[in-house]
Amino acid sequence: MSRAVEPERRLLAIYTGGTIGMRIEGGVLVPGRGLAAALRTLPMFHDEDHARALGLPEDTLVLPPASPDQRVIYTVLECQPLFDSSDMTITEWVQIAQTIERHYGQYHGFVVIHGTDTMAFAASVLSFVLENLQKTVILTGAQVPIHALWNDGRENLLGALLMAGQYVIPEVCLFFQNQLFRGNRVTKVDSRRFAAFCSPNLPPLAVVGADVILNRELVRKVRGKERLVVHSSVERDVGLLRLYPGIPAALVRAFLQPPLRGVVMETFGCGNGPTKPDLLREFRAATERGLLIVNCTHCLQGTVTSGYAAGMAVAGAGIVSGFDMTSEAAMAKLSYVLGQPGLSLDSRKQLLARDLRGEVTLPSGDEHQPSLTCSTLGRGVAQLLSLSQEAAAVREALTPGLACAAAHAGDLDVLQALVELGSDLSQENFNGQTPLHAAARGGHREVVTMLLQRGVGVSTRDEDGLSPLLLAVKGRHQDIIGLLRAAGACLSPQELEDAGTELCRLASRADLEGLQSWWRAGADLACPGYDGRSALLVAEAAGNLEVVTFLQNLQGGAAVQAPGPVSSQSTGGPRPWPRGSRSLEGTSDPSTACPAHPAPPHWAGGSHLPPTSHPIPPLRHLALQKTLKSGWVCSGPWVPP
Ligand SMILES: NC(=O)C[C@H](N)C(=O)O
Repeated sequence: MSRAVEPERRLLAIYTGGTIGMRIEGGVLVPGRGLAAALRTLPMFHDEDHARALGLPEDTLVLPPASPDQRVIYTVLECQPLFDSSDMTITEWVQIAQTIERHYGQYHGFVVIHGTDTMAFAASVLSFVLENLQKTVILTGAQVPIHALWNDGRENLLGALLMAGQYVIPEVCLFFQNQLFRGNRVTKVDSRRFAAFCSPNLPPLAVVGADVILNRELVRKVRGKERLVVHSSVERDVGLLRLYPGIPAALVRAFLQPPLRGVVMETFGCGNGPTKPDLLREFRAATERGLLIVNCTHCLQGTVTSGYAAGMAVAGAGIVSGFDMTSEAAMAKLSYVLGQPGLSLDSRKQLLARDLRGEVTLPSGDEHQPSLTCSTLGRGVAQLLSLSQEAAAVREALTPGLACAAAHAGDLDVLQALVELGSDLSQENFNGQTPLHAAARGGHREVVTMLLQRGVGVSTRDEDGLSPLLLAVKGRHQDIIGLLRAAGACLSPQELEDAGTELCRLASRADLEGLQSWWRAGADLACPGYDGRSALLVAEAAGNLEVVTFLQNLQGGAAVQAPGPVSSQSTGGPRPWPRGSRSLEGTSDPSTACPAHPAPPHWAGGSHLPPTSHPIPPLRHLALQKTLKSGWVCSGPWVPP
C-alpha cells in the first residue's frame, strides 16, 4: 500500500445497481438509473468549474480537491440492466472482472458500486478471478438510497472514491462505514444498520476518521510486474450446505448429487459435525466420487481446528479444512479452483489448502510468514547487531524501526533482546512514532505495560501530531487506554479539535464502543460537532437508544465528565471538563504535558460504565430456512459496460 503521487488520478466507477441508486416504485425499492446525473448535482461529488475547465465528458466527474496537489477524476459506467444484487450471480461478477480488464490500462483504480446483499460474494469472487492485481479495486454500496436525506451512500461512495484515488492498494477491497476491508474477508451482518459488514477474522486494512489509519502490513504486496490475469473460467456448480442438529443422511445425499462439483459445508464450532455413521458414509461417498467439500465453521469468528473427535470424523470423510474462511470466500475459492483446467483432484485440494489471495489464516507451521512475531528473524537481527563494535552505528539506525515493528507485532521477545543490547525503546522511527505508538495501535497490552514500566514517555506525538493514546482510541483498545491514562496520557487540544464531529458520527452509527473509547480517553462527550449538535442530539435524532441511554446515564451520574483530564494546555476547541471535586495528585510521569489525574472511582473499577449492548457485531443468522442454499445460478443475459 502506498500513497498515490499522480496529480490526476483517474478511476472507473462501475455501477451495477443496489440500494445506493434505488428509487421507490409502487411502494418498493427498485434499481434506479442515472446515478452519474445525481452525483453531478452534489458538490461533494463533482466540481463543475474544474470539469468544464478540463472539458470532461458527461459521464466523467471530478471530485473537489482532497489535497491541493491531487484531483480524482472518475467515469461512471452504468450497467444494463441494473440489479438488485440478490439477482446477481458469478456470471455477472466475472463480467465485472472482464470490464476491469478491458479498462485496466486507462485507469488508476476501480470502484464497483454494488448492492449489499451479495457484495461479500462479489468481492470474494473478484479477488480470485483477478490475479496479479496491481491497482485498487473497491466495492461499495449503501443501506439507504443516496437520494434519501439521511443515507449512508454518499459517505460510502465518497470514501471508496477517495481511498481508490489517493492510495495504491493492490487488492479487491470493500469500503463501508469508514472501514476498508479485504473483500474476501467480509460478510454482511446487518440488514438495517449502516455498519452492515464485518471482517471477523482480519482487521480492516484502513479505518477512516479524522485521519486515515492504514494497516500497511496487512495489505498484500505486489509481486514483480506480472500482467493482470482474469480467470473467466469458473465453476458454477458449487453449493452451500449448513449442518444442523439431526440433519438426515437422506437429505445430505440428495444435496450432494451431481452436477454439484464443490460444496462449502458450514459445520458447528471448531468444524465439528454429527458422527452418525450413515451421515459420514454420505460424505465419504461424495468425496470419493470427486466432490470437493470445504469445511467452514458457521460461527462468525474463529477457525476450523482438529481438536475434536467430531471434527476429525468429518475430516476423515475426505473433507478439506477451510480454516477461518468465510463461506462466501470458500464458495468463490471453490469456483476458482474447480474452474482451473487440467488439474488433478489432489492438486485442486492442495490449491484449496493454500492462502491464494489473503482469504485465509493458515495455522502457524502451515505457512512461514517472515514476521517479527516468529521471533527468529527479530532475534537474528538482534544477534547480528551485537557481533562487533562497528555494528553500533548500524544498530543505532535500525533500532527505532525494528523496535516499532516488534511492538506493533506484540513481540515482547524481540523488544527484550533489544533492551539487552542497550537499545533505547523510546526512540522515534522515520515518521516520529515510538514503540509505544505501535503497541497502542496494535492493542498489545503486555508490550504497553512493559514499555510503561521502562518509563517511556507517554506524550510523544508522531509527525502527524498523534499520541499513543489517540491511536489506542482509534483502535478501541479500552484496556490500553486505561493503562495510558493511568500513566498520565492526555489527548492534546489538536487531537481534540475534531472530536465533536467524530463523536456525532459514532453516535449516528450507534457505535457505543467508539464513544466509550473517547470517553475513557478523557474527551468531552458533550462536545459539539461541526454543525453545533452534540452526540446525544444526533443519537436521539437517529433513534439509537443504546447510545442515548449511555450518554444520558453519563450525564445523570455526572460521569459524562471525562474519566481524566484533557490537556491543561487546552484552549479554545473543545471545552474542558469541569474538574469538580477530583483530586489532582502527582503524576507518575513527570515528562507528560498534563498532570496525571487518578481515574475517578466510577471509572477506575470499570464498574460504572453504563449498561451497554455488546459491541461485537451480531451473530450470523441462524434461521433454519437458510440451511440449504443453492449454488451459483446463471441468470438472464447481462450487458456489461
Ligand atoms: N442495501 C442493498 O443494496 C440491498 C439490495 N437488496 C441489494 O443488494 O441490491
